[in-house]
Amino acid sequence: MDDKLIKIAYLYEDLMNTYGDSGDVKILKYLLKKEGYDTQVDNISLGDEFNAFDYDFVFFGGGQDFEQTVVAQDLPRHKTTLEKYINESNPMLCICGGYQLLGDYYKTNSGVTIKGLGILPLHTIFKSDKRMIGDTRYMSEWGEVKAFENHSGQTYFDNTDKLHPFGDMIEGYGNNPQDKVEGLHYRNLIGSYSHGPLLKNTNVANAIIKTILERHERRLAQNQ
Ligand SMILES: NC(=O)CC[C@H](N)C(=O)O
Repeated sequence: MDDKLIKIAYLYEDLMNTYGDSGDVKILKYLLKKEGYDTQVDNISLGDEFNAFDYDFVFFGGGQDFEQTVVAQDLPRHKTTLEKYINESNPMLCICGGYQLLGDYYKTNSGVTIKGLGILPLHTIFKSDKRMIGDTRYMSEWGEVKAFENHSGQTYFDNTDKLHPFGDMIEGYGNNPQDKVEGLHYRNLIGSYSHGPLLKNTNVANAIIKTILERHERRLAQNQ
């Protein structure tokens, strides 16, 4: 195994990439290069085999309702590997539509319920009161984050002992109009509604890089 090669799995890169979310992966590549690491990004698309434990980082970007419907049909094949990977505190970032699909379900504005993986006890529903569009600003454990959001799904945690938000809103909506919080931080998984891309916030990018390099060290040790 190449000890200077970081392997990133991009789940459904061809379908889940709204508002330039692939910029998150490009920023990680750039920052990792500065640390002396090359990066291999594998697009895991419809029908592809996938073992999360072959990777140092998993990325799942945002998608519109139609793409989410298509992806949701293929995704259950990967539930076991992703659930284990996440619960063993390996690093993953999910944006918007990807974040929604890790929960139990997303009920869209057309009344269709898209079944999620059910790894995280949360659900997302369309409510006719508003589409959440605009700039966001919130305080995360790594400092202030600036981004933008554009979603109609409102996300609610079903187990607030287990799930904690990624940030406290200063501006914008985040998970939903009531809770005044943004995203989710569970072990080393970040779920977020932030586009922009999120990792232009280098405080967040650097914190994620740290978890990626720790994961890489563990993977190297296991493969020796
Ligand atoms: N940008 C996105 O990923 C949108 C997610 C979802 N389709 C929603 O509108 O809530």
